[in-house]
Amino acid sequence: MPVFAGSELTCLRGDRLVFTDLDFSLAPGGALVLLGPNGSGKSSLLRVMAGLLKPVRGRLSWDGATVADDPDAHRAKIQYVGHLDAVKPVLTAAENLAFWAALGGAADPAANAARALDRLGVPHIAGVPGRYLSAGQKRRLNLARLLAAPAVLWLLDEPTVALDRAAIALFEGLIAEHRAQGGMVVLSTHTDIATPGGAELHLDDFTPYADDEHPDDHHHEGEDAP
Ligand SMILES: Nc1ncnc2c1ncn2[C@@H]1O[C@H](COP(=O)(O)OP(=O)(O)OP(=O)(O)O)[C@@H](O)[C@H]1O
Repeated sequence: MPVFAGSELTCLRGDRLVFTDLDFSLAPGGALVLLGPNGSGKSSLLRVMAGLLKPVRGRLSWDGATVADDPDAHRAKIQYVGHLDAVKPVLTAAENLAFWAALGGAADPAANAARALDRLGVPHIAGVPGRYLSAGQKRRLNLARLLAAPAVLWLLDEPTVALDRAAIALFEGLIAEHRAQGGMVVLSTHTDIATPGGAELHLDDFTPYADDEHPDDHHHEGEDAP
């Protein structure tokens, strides 16, 4: 089973340097929790890992092989669940899920969809159109994608937002199961999500300067005071 790693990653959004010289490494069964205040770059790093955002510097690799050399192979290994939900409002929950399962190459997308809704504790929403689902039901549906269209690396942006306690506990169980089978998880969060033995990455350790502090604002030694 391969190791997923990033080295010297530097990310620019607009004209703002979000993080710089960031390294990480994730072995089979591993979990990495991204922490940091609003705007510190957690979502940006997840998008970089998913190949949705190109870092201005640095590289991602699987067992040393550069991701950028074979983006299709990378896409086949990941399942990215962003914090904006991707539920299509006119399709039912089951149809939404079957659509993702089919994209993931499932032999029987409808069966995968039904099984995943069961595991997420929401079989009763199968026939409900996306537009009628509650926030928590939508989130469960997005997370059900991880089961309906399996991938070795889960990239999850604030996965527990809108989930009730029972769903959070259930979701922690799914992560543990995935890791026990050699799967890997990277997730961002502002709350506690149990990932025993997982590593933490604090994004503000890689932020060049805080929001209210720009290097140009500093007076350096030897400069004349105004
Ligand atoms: N499309 C964009 N264009 C320009 N700047 C952006 C864009 N998206 C994000 N940013 C900026 O990049 C920085 C990092 O944002 P990001 O969403 O990665 O942070 P975050 O740690 O996930 O924040 P939160 O905890 O609020 O979700 C912020 O300063 C944000 O304003």
